[in-house]
Amino acid sequence: MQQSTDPVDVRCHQPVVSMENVSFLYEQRSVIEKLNFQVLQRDFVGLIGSNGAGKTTLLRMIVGLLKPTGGEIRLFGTPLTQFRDWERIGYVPQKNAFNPLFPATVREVVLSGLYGRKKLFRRIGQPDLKKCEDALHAMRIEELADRRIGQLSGGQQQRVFLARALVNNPELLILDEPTVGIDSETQESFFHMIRHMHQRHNITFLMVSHDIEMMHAYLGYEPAHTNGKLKFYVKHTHELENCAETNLVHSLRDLRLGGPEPAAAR
Ligand SMILES: Nc1ncnc2c1ncn2[C@@H]1O[C@H](COP(=O)(O)OP(=O)(O)OP(=O)(O)O)[C@@H](O)[C@H]1O
Repeated sequence: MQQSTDPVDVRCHQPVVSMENVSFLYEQRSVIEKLNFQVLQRDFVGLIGSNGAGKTTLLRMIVGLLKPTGGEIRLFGTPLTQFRDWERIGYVPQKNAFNPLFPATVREVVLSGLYGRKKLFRRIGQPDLKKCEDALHAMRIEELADRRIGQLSGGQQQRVFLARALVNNPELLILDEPTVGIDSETQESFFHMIRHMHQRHNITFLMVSHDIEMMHAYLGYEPAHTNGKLKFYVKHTHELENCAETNLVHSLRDLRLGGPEPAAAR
């Protein structure tokens, strides 16, 4: 959390998200007031707070969907207003739900995660398809690839959104209650997977969760920072990557979620 003074550590202490005096008002009603907080490279930040505390509002500001009414947010050192490298960030919003008539297939939704905001009409090449297959494989939803997203269960749709967020092999994953609607066995595998990604693959996490037990088990019982009703729990890892390769194929190939039966069939 704190900027290290130890030169050995500086390499993995670069700020990924910096919030300086960030405030947000919905129609004169203050939701977040003067928040100062930094997410550093290799942090796993768990954000806990009661309903209405402003968690989703904060994440939406960080990914540029809402503009702070005060203060400044920087992503990888760049002011949000100038930030363009959105492929460095994977975001899974809360309560995704597709209209059953939405025509896109699972593969198309996952592939759309590759295009970013600036490459909407990019041609899809073989490497893109391979990345997509790896992300589908990691989330155990290959067999759903050609199904229409709107026709899947809530838990299956959630897996699709996670695959979409992973497809770019992002440096920062922002997850807003990612396991809501997912069965408990799959939730456990999911947490196992993200812990592995945090410890071995140099991915920084910012995650909202109401799963207090899981958050405490991994991040401890003492919040590193509080602001209003928002509590930030932080775990920083110094574990060296045990692999030279950090590309998506490598990162995801071995991360296939466990479980005795294909969860996608549930
Ligand atoms: N579009 C909006 N217009 C006005 N008020 C809003 C709007 N969206 C959210 N709010 C209010 O802002 C506050 C923070 O909402 P937010 O969704 O960020 O909370 P949260 O911490 O994510 O809650 P939850 O745990 O229920 O998801 C709430 O009081 C909510 O009612």
